[in-house]
Amino acid sequence: MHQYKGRLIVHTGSMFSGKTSSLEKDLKRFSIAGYKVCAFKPRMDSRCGENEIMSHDQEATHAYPLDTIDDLEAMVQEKGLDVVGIDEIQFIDPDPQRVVEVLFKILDRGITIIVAGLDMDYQKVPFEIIKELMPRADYVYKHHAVCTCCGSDAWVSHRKSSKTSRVVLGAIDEYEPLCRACYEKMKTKE
Ligand SMILES: Nc1ncnc2c1ncn2[C@@H]1O[C@H](COP(=O)(O)OP(=O)(O)O)[C@@H](O)[C@H]1O
Ligand SMILES: Cc1cn([C@H]2C[C@H](O)[C@@H](COP(=O)(O)O)O2)c(=O)[nH]c1=O
Ligand SMILES: [Zn+2]
Repeated sequence: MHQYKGRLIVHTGSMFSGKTSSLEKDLKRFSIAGYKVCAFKPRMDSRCGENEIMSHDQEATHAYPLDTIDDLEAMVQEKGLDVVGIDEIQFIDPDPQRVVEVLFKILDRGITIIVAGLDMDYQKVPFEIIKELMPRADYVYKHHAVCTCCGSDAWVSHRKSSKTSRVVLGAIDEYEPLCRACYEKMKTKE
């Protein structure tokens, strides 16, 4: 039992690609296998309840909100966890180096960490924390949504509104997954 120790698993891709669903599925499987698991999320992600993560399929999992990555270390210790899941890792802390430091401290204690997060923002700029975690991870899964224009694999999350700040929470009201060709076409039209 409990052979799976200290691994870093990254689920990444555009919005609607299945990152949260994959995180939830992994946590469920580890829980069935007898590991003590817990999910976490950034407190600022207020799209669903404060104490849950929710996929676009409305599948909810209990989760503790974090104000900063430093809160995670203490909670993991206090709860005696074997497996930690973190959704929306790109919003967990503004300092990616600090996130890496804390995550690897936890991994080095034999705790497995599964993260889900966007690879790129709406302007196709990579999120820094994903750039830091992908090469360091044991397993990286790049997921793909369906391009809402042409039906091929989506590549990026297109923002439908004219809001320009990097962080604008939302779902299908605000974003649509597009392949590279459809995204570039859309950008020339805008
Ligand atoms: N264009 C799309 N392509 C793929 N899935 C979509 C699309 N639009 C809505 N969905 C729904 O989104 C679900 C994935 O949601 P979720 O796991 O929350 O993704 P993510 O965390 O990557 O945003 C799919 O199972 C599907 O039901
Ligand atoms: C592309 C992009 C997304 N966001 C926000 C929108 C959602 O609230 C989350 C992503 O959720 P998902 O589980 O991946 O569907 O991030 C943002 O703030 N800025 C962006 O550029
Ligand atoms: Zn397309």
